[in-house]
Amino acid sequence: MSQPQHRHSDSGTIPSMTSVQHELRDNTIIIVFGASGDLAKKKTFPALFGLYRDGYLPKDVKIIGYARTKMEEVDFHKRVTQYIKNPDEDQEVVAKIDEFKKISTYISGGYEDDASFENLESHLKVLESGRLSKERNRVFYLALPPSVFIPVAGRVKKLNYSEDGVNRIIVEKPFGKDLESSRKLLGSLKQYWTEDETFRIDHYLGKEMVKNILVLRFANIALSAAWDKNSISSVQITFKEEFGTEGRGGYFDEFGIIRDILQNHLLQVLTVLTMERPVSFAAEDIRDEKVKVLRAIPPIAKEHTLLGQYVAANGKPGYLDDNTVPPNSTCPTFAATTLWINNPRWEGVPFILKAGKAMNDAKVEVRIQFKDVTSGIFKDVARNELVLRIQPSESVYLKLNTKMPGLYTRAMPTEMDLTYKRRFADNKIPEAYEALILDALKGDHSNFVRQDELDYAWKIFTPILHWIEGKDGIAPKPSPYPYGSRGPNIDAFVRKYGYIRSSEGYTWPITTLRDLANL
Ligand SMILES: NC(=O)C1=CN([C@@H]2O[C@H](COP(=O)(O)OP(=O)(O)OC[C@H]3O[C@@H](n4cnc5c(N)ncnc54)[C@H](OP(=O)(O)O)[C@@H]3O)[C@@H](O)[C@H]2O)C=CC1
Ligand SMILES: O=C1O[C@H](COP(=O)(O)O)[C@@H](O)[C@H](O)[C@H]1O
Repeated sequence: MSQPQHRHSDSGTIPSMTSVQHELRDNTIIIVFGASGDLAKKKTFPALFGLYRDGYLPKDVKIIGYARTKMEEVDFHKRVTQYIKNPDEDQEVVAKIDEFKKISTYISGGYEDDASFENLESHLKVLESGRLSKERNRVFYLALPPSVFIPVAGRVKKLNYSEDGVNRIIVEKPFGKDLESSRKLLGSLKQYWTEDETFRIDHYLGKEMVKNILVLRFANIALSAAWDKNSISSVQITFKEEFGTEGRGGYFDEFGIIRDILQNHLLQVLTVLTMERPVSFAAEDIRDEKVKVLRAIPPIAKEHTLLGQYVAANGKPGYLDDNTVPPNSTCPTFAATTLWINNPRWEGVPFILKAGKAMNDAKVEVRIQFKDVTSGIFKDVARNELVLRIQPSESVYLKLNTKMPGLYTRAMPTEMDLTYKRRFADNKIPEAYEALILDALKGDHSNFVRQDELDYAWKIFTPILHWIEGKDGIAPKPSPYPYGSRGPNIDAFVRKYGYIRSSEGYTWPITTLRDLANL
């Protein structure tokens, strides 16, 4: 079987990023636990295929899917290749999918009995027996619910750990439900796996535009100079999904929108946006700076939090209409919360994190609103705003005032627009999971979450989570908002923190396909 040409992908432009890690280039098996699940099917396997197709997986790599479900290999292959984008694009892609199936095998087994892991070990040995080198590298990817993290992590260490190579374990959020449970979970994981071997995924750190933040900030003196309380009035980080929790209501109700999105994805974006310049792009330098900024954020106060829960509208069901959700659940499906960073750079600047399911739109963006210009020569001139559109249709645009062309001097709002699909039409934007799996193979922790980062993240959110769950008294009732709306009274909420919504006289740039269709 032909293998793609292998690429060892140091970018060349940011040398310190990959200088000290051990990149797995060959003799490697990737084992995906929970291979029958949603994440494996939608993200992990399509990403593994993308890397395989483009020649980024180690030479002679083998992939094992593992789960309890009994499945024929042919069904497993069908399942894990169904989300590959454009599978029939051309003959080359069709052939690559065939090759990918040949290197991927499936094993069914339990998560809590040694015999299953012994069986896995025998399979690993068979796959490794054909290798000329004695080196045996193993990457264990846990696409599993947290309830089985520890039984699996412990058994893998006991029964499948390679003594003749590198071992790595990749784990997915949620890492606990609050500070105490997170410490317990991570403490147990630490018994078996060192920090160096552990890769905690927050897939937002793999998104192209999130990775772009450090470059935008630190490679542009014009932006660096304005990146503080002297120029910035407020920052909003927004996540919106157009669909509700349909089908995941049981899982979601236990966690809620704050644990699902704010405490991890949005907080990670915030730290990258606000940290000081790291000494280098090495993982520990970056993560040290992230930790410093997290330590400067006091716990969120309930007075600065708005909670919502969607109700039936526009022919769509409400959250409570899902029969996997408890009938009187007060679980928030929308939350907006404001926090502050107590350090000299950011003192007094409100950071508003907002996330909601079943909203009017699907988008994730950062909106940095600058202060007013000194009054005197202009009347009612709009504020500058820098927008980083993380998805969909990645773009960066800066709303700025310009002279309206003509014989009179009048300022009008317009923008400098870097829409990726226009500017980088020929560049493929990697999927977050492709970027992160490749980083894990390279041993680069820069875009993974360190244990102390998590600890500080939970310290910020734990008091508000306990209040929401009624641990301090009666659980607050979230405000209802119609399915497909902008959330409950959100404009009034952001106005409290000084945000001025510019609408009149401003034409929004075309960043999405929907915008294009509306032209
Ligand atoms: N789905 C997504 O988009 C995202 C998921 N994640 C995280 O990734 C992990 C996996 O997610 P996802 O694939 O959606 O989860 P699933 O609920 O689909 O679970 C994955 C697999 O684990 C096994 N499993 C499920 N429940 C249990 C249980 N109670 N005890 C033992 N095994 C169980 C099942 O396999 P079998 O029964 O065949 O063994 C299932 O196919 C989770 O931690 C999730 O929070 C993170 C980001 C996004
Ligand atoms: O972690 C999660 O993320 C997804 C959203 O991911 P995205 O890459 O599509 O933005 C969210 O739907 C899910 O509820 C959450 O668990």
